[in-house]
Amino acid sequence: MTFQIKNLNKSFGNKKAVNNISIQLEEGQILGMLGRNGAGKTTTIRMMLELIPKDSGQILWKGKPFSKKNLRIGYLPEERGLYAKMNVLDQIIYFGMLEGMDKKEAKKEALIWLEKLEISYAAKKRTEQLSKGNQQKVQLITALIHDPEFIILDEPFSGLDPVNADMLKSVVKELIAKKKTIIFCSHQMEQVESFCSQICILKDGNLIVSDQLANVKRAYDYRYLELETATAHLKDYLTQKQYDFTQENNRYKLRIPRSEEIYRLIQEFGEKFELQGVSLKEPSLHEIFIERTGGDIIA
Ligand SMILES: Nc1ncnc2c1ncn2[C@@H]1O[C@H](COP(=O)(O)OP(=O)(O)OP(=O)(O)O)[C@@H](O)[C@H]1O
Repeated sequence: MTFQIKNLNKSFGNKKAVNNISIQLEEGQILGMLGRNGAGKTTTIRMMLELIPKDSGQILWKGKPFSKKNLRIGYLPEERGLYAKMNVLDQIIYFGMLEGMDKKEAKKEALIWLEKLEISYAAKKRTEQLSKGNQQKVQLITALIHDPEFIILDEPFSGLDPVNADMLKSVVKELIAKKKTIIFCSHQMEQVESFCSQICILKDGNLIVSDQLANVKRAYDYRYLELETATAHLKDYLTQKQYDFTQENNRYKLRIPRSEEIYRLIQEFGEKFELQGVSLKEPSLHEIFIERTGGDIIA
């Protein structure tokens, strides 16, 4: 494995923030790192970036310590860290130079990125004059300007409107196509699901899931059967038979144990009710996350 976290630990006083976690990732893969607030994601990232010392464990890249000395790392932090009074272009150049670029190269790349993210007009503005979403784009550019091999994106979509979110999605897709190795932290499950083939879930500092997304789905004990009908009786029938279901207008979503013979069920419903639509769905990452990390299922 190219990237390895081995038996990583961190406590703050009596609080075990990261408890003996091990994660592996191949070069060119994207890992979705999930967990409720306080699960230990940021602490793990901070240890990776050597911003805080680890208590014990190893973080390796190609067998060597994971460190800026051994590879180019790009980091988009959850809490933004830009200089409010500095103008946008100078700011990006400054961050590029901190990553070892010379000034001319940093300026050239900065202008390309500003154009690409449609904020060239803001190059000479003070950063504080930009909207929150546009400051987020500047922060993204500072994370990517030096063409990092390993990229950590912590809540990259927060504060972006739908148009800017789409722009960022295409940037992430480009990074994936360029075979960058990426850790993607987000509470937005649909995005994690659309980008990440591999996921890990942290809970109270423990790693409770770490696998290919497809395997995680297969290991989930339930599937979902969606039925669409204009017949009002279906609700009574499902209630009477104690099915676990939710209803939205004339659509019903049933949570069915994987062991259940699903085609027999479909036949049963089809014979009893006039169905306009039937579909069988694997659980979404959202459903798996809620079940694994605690909380009620929100269909
Ligand atoms: N510097 C610190 N001092 C004391 N406790 C800390 C410190 N940093 C983190 N913690 C605690 O460690 C635990 C893990 O926090 P962490 O920030 O890693 O969670 P997270 O998964 O990133 O959460 P979020 O999704 O809210 O960003 C929490 O209980 C937090 O309060």
